[in-house]
Amino acid sequence: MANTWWEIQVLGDPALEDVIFWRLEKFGCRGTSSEVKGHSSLVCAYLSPLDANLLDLAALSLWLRQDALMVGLAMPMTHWHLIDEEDWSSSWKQYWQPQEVGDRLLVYPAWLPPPEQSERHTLRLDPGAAFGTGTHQTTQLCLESLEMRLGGEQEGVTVADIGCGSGILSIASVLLGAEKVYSVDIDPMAVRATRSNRELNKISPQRLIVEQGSIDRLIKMSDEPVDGILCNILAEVIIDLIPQMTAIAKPSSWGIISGVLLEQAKPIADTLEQHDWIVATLWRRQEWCCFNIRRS
Ligand SMILES: C[S@@+](CC[C@H](N)C(=O)[O-])C[C@H]1O[C@@H](n2cnc3c(N)ncnc32)[C@H](O)[C@@H]1O
Repeated sequence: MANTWWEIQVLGDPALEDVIFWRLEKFGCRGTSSEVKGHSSLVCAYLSPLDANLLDLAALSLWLRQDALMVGLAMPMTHWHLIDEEDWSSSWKQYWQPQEVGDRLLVYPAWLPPPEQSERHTLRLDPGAAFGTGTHQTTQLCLESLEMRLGGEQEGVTVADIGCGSGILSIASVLLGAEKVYSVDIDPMAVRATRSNRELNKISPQRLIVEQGSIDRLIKMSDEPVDGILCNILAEVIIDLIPQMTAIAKPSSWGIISGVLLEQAKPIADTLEQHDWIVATLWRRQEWCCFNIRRS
């Protein structure tokens, strides 16, 4: 992992520079530098991919915009990219270890020999370049919520996973008893990762159907509304998806929605309620939260 870093670039008003440095340092960045770019200042900082993933970086971008608003300056633009990605794609694997999540799941790296015996459902995973190792707070909140929803007396439960990433939530749904799961992601790498993780977990393609696209694709894939909807994406995206979720919901459907920072919870809750969802519980872990919602 030593050669691989997120390079985070923040372009903003020079008067904001100290605040940007403070925020980047608080986020855990190292090796910050700055240079003048026209009338702006470009601050660069570096961070290990082990310490932040795409959701965390999106949160950082939001906090930087909020910091600028607080001091009455123009909002900065934040970009990030991985440097030395080739090495990263394999070297991070040595740091990722099996992890128990909730009461019933064990998330297990694909390249380790599977445990001979476990009381937990072993979810084997190679996320490749897709999001979803189970280490992020939002994924964990979703998995723990799923445990509460699945595995009881119900039979024939169908689930839709919007933004499936590595397929972790879809596969967990099957392991916990869902009869059929429909999964979509706009990223072709995520679709590939979900398909190969499906195989790794010996789940049939008829039971976990995955295609590239978003909720519009999902509406076409499932002949009927589903029992449960999973969506762990960014708040800005979720707000746009909520109105379309009605098309795949039944009067008894439930949903698990995450990828939302605590300060973004209110607009999400308001939008859910406007579209006839009841917010049953709101779980939080550090700065992230997860909505458990139901139709009735
Ligand atoms: C935070 S990851 C979640 C991955 C996995 N479900 C988990 O919980 O760990 C969000 C995923 O949503 C996908 N995504 C983003 N916008 C989307 C959209 N409008 N429709 C479907 N997928 C989307 C991204 O490509 C990414 O794989």
